[in-house]
Amino acid sequence: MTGHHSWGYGQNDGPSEWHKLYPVAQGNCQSPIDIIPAQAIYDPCLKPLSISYRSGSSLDISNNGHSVMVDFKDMDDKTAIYGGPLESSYRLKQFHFHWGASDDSGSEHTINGKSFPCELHLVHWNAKKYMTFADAVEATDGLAVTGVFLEVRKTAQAGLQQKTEKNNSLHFNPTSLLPPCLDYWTYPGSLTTPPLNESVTWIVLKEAIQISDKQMEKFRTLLFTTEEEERIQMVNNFRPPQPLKGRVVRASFK
Ligand SMILES: NS(=O)(=O)c1cccc(F)c1F
Ligand SMILES: [Zn+2]
Repeated sequence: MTGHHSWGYGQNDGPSEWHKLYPVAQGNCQSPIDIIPAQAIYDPCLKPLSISYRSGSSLDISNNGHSVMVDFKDMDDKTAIYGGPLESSYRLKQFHFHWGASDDSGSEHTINGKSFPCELHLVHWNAKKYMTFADAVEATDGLAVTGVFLEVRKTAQAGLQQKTEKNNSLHFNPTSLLPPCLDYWTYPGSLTTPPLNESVTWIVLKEAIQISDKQMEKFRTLLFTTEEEERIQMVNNFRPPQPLKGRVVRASFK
């Protein structure tokens, strides 16, 4: 596990403490937020999302100490997103998840105050305008993150589910992680983990995808800690909703 930082999700290093090291935590464009659909503004000028995750060569899945992440070789625009609120195409860099200790919390964005058990973030960067991901992270139009809510498929007999499930391992390919309907909400925001840069155009999909309870349990077997340290389950690695501070959330759908 690489890049162990001085922040986390615990009592002493969690979201309420982050502002001490990262003052932008108290900025005007922080994420996540609570999305209130009735207050979102339908914008007919928003284009449909175009997502092409052609056989983008994914690198390995890794535990970075804060989440489970799949990195992509981002040398070309094979795996990219464009359209929607975006002025250019954005290249997929990585995707990762946030989840809870139980199904009643775990997502970062909420809808009318409702949390989902898990939230997938597909992180893209504006490679048309910036040379590197690091440069893009510093720019207000540098990143575009697609948020997808994950619901746990309630099955009568979970075991039965197990047999039909191709795999309950943590290997996903990004296309299978998208719902059929790409209706979304969009708003200007930030990384939801330090350094919390306000460089993200958020695109949160309205429709959730379903994963099995076995797959959800697999997330909860991961650890925040390294082999040498005392084991701490990787759960509740989510930042709570932040103040909207006058921002407008637009909807791509009526
Ligand atoms: N949770 S998050 O999608 O906002 C995120 C986290 C770390 C690095 C990022 F570039 C990023 F976008
Ligand atoms: Zn995230």
